[in-house]
Amino acid sequence: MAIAEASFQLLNLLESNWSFCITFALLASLVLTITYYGVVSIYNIWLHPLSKYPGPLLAAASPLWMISSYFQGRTPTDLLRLHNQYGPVVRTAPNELSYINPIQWREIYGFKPAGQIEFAKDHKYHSGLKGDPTILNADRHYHGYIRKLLANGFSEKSLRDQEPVLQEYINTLFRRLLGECRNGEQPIDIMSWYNYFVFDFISFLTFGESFDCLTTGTLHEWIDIFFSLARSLSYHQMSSRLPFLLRKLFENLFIPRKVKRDSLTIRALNKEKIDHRLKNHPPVPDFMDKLVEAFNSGKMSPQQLEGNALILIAAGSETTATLLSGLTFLLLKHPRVLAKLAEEIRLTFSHPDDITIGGVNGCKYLLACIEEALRVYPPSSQPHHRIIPAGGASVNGEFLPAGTSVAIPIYAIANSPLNWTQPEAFIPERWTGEDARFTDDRRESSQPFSYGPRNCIARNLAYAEIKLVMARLIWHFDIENATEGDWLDQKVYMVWEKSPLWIKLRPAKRDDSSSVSV
Ligand code: HEM
Repeated sequence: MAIAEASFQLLNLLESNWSFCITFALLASLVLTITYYGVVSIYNIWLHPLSKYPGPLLAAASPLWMISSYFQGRTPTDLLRLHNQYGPVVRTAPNELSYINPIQWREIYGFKPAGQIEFAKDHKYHSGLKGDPTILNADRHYHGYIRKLLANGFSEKSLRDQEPVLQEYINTLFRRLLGECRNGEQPIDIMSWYNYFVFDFISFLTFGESFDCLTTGTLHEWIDIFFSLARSLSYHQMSSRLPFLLRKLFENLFIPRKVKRDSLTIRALNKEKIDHRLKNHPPVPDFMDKLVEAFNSGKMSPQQLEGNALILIAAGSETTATLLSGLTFLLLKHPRVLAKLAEEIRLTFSHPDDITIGGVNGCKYLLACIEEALRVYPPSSQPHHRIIPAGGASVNGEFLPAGTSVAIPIYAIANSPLNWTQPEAFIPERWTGEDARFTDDRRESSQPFSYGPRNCIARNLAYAEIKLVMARLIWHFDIENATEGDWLDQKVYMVWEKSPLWIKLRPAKRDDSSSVSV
């Protein structure tokens, strides 16, 4: 009786007071939401199948720890800090585990024996990629198909055929640098020049024409837009961890309206370039040969052709330019290493024409410097998550339920004291076996090109580009730092957000006059 009377009074009150009514509804939804998330958090922290794994309480309760880390652009160093604090396995979100024991490369990313299924990619990493799937975000079946088509353009034989084109672009780069350097009087932003070179070269092997960055000394609009889109891709990595309504709210708040326009512009530019490639057969085997064949025989849609071309340029250019810039800075910060590398390069090659892929493959110290730069500054530094398949699977000797997201953070595993002696020091000798202090280093933990069936298809090409450009830089020039502060102190939004890298280039003095003939 008392309940009926109270309900009646409440109804009367609601009818007569709308603002009270709305406030009441809002408060009720707030209380319900807080209660719901409170209960979910309690479940996640104490009752969830992953509750036994160590990690911050916020990460166990909700995806907010990861979102905040992505948002601040500090994921690589944050994950290293977590592993330093909690050990080799850390819970980074209610349903996510992070590992830094090198054996997990095989377990999480490796090929599987017959009867077991490869762990699929967790779509959160590439959730910003819209449209038809490409090699990066395709399912296992379609990925296998595209990867086979692309393999031809990245084979050893193709690389040999592509070398003259690569050398032509490198010659242009150094001709321009020799012209711009003013004998070391004028600092130049070497990062931009590396970008001009890689984007020109990779676009030639994709579209059959370059972006003309080296000749104009500016970035093409395509590349400018690509850099602005990288940040929005990173915001999608965050929003994909939120429930639907919050996701939409987050995307509206943080992803600028112009991203949509930029995406349309880049697709239009891409289409133009693909049309050019369809009409022109390149002089050497390029990345697109087999994709174009599949397109011409109706096995690939125009969107798939364009999407994969876009990925090739994006994945193939920024990464290489980042490593070249990082290595240059690290050499400038470590004069002992720079001097030793200069000695190797200048004793090995007496003329720039001798600096070929075959020639640089003999430079052991150059390779060690590159490996060390890839370790301390991996261009793709974020964790690439994989999903435990139906039926569950074992990782690190422990059964994990289906749907668990597992990953190795590329930066953290390569910089953890659990795997390396003096991990923060840049010491290429740890790769050559010359220094006994580093014999216990677990070198297999550094996998900057990822691992297994979805690792980088262009690893050999990337090494060839980096070795040739670094050897030429050191052969032609004495280099000097002109950048203030720690250039490597950068944030990551999908890619490292780099500022200009100012350096001075003074043509190296040598007895003969071969230094300028490029
Ligand atoms: C220093 C240079 C490079 C680094 C560190 C690097 C790193 C990586 C990594 C970590 C992945 C795995 C991405 C994922 O799992 O989502 C990847 C994939 C890929 N990379 Fe690279 N990359 C480099 C250069 C290149 C170049 C020069 C190209 C070619 C033009 C290229 C083309 C690709 C492609 C097509 C994939 C997708 C492969 C697949 O899913 O099967 N990369 N790269």
